[in-house]
Amino acid sequence: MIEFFQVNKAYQLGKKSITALHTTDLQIPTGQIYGLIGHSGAGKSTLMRLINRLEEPSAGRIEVDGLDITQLDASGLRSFRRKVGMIFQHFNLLTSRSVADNVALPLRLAGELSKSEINKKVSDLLARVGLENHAKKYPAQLSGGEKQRVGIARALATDPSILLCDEATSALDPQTTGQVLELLAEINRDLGLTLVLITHEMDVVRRICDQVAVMDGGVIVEQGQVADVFLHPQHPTTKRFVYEAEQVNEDEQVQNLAEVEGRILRLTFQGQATYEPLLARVAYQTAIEFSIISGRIDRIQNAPYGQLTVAFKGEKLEEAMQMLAAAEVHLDVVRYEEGHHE
Ligand SMILES: Nc1ncnc2c1ncn2[C@@H]1O[C@H](COP(=O)(O)OP(=O)(O)OP(=O)(O)O)[C@@H](O)[C@H]1O
Repeated sequence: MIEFFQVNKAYQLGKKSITALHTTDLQIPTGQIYGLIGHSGAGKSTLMRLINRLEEPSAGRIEVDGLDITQLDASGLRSFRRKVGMIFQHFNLLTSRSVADNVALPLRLAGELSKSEINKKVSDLLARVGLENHAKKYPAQLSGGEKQRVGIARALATDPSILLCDEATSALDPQTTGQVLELLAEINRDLGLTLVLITHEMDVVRRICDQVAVMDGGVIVEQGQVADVFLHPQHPTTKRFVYEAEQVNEDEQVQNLAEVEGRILRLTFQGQATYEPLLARVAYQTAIEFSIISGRIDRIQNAPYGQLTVAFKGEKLEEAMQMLAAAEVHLDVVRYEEGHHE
């Protein structure tokens, strides 16, 4: 478990102090894929770099599995850092070294294994990331996705329990992004590593994260299970990220809705409810009329969900809503019908 207790980070720029992370409490459970999303300057990198003490907190305490890392001396910090791997947007590979040498480097620095043990470990790591045939190549001879695989193999070399991923897929095309995310999810599953992942794309969060923290202006403005945050965003920043991912134009939608009569609801179906003809059944039993304004079916990690924006008209609106809620459909009223009284 990674825990922040009242952690604050300000940078000193001459006489000016810039607070990059306002006082924050945070818990990242072991084995989770935890996403940090926010616009540029929101404080994501600062928060992440506090986890391996690339940045020192200005105040507060950070514990990893109960160890107070803010109190470590130089040698304690060195051995702690071996337990925290990191991968970067631009891969940060040594261009003059072969793929195998790049992966071997942290092992050589650690100085714990013999040459043949290092060779064996490097070939196992390259096999894990699907690069067994690229050991002798140089970074310049690799595609972006392959370079990031080398970065991942190198980060795994010291058997870390935490992997920090700083915009790891931002420089990659969509297909390669998908493959690298797959690999990260597989590593999380197989090795039980905790992954902390910075991104500015909600789609990356939706695909592999268990939990997400949305950051804005050095503050975590919303935090929770990805399905909850993604399907029911509360904070305006979160809503913007979600709408961006779904390519919803909010202004356009509000204008379109002005033309529609009745009560407008957003229905979210998850699990079993995704597959059942609930809407038709409810409409039949309550004699409400419905029209579908927009809809989408997708997956969060591997679980399907559906979201429909519908207009309901009829006498038994409340009853229809109760029936849907009883079938575990989540309902948000986007707009009440004209003349509605609470
Ligand atoms: N070393 C530094 N010295 C001074 N200010 C810094 C330093 N590093 C970051 N900052 C400032 O702290 C704030 C948060 O920066 P940070 O890099 O953590 O944000 P971010 O969300 O990771 O942004 P990006 O997505 O652009 O990397 C910004 O205002 C930034 O200018």
